[in-house]
Amino acid sequence: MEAKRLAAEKAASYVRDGMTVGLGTGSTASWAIKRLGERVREGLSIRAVATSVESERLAEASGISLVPFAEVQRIDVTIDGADEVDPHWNLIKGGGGALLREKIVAAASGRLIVVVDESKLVRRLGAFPLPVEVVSFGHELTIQALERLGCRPVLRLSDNRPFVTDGGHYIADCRIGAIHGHRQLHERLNAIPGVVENGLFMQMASQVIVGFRDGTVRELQRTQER
Ligand SMILES: O=C[C@H](O)[C@H](O)[C@H](O)COP(=O)(O)O
Repeated sequence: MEAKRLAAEKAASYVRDGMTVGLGTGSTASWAIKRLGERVREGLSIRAVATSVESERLAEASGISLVPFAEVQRIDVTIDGADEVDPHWNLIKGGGGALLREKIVAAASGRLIVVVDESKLVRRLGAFPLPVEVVSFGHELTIQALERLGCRPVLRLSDNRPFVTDGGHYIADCRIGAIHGHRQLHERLNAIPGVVENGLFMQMASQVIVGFRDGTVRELQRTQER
């Protein structure tokens, strides 16, 4: 928890007056929201958009002004967590079910700062099941199509019912194992009717900040993709 907090607070220190900020979702991103709330109380002037209802509530409780997406031309910086980060800064996201809004916000952001603890660093993505957001209508068929791709999907449950995202969709967690060919996988997944989006974030991160158990924080250097 301390490592997550340190990484998130470092990211929050990059936010400047006048910025429009994207607020991520999850236990790590929530530390950034809390720190930004403190900075707002100290006089920082920002406006923000949130990637989930949960983060919206935390932002409101922290005193951060939220603006409707319709009023946002550009998001200067977004701070968000990840479930896995590889050496090329490809990410798996969506462990908390917020991948769709997170991807929309990340794609509209000038900078995406990813904040994680060291447990999220992997040589190759895929040990963490890849979340795939699917529409509830016909989800059984969509899940069969995911199975045919070799994805080994499992419908995410919450209290024995399908977990429902903020967008009203379901999540299939795909136990793929080591992922090779991210781009092709991404395209194949999103080409299935009923798939809304998947949790692979490629070439979206601008910066990765990692908190370590020993209390240090490091900004990663990206390994060039070949
Ligand atoms: O849907 C959730 C998000 O992608 C989170 O940012 C991700 O799951 C990491 O969450 P945490 O910081 O709680 O490990």
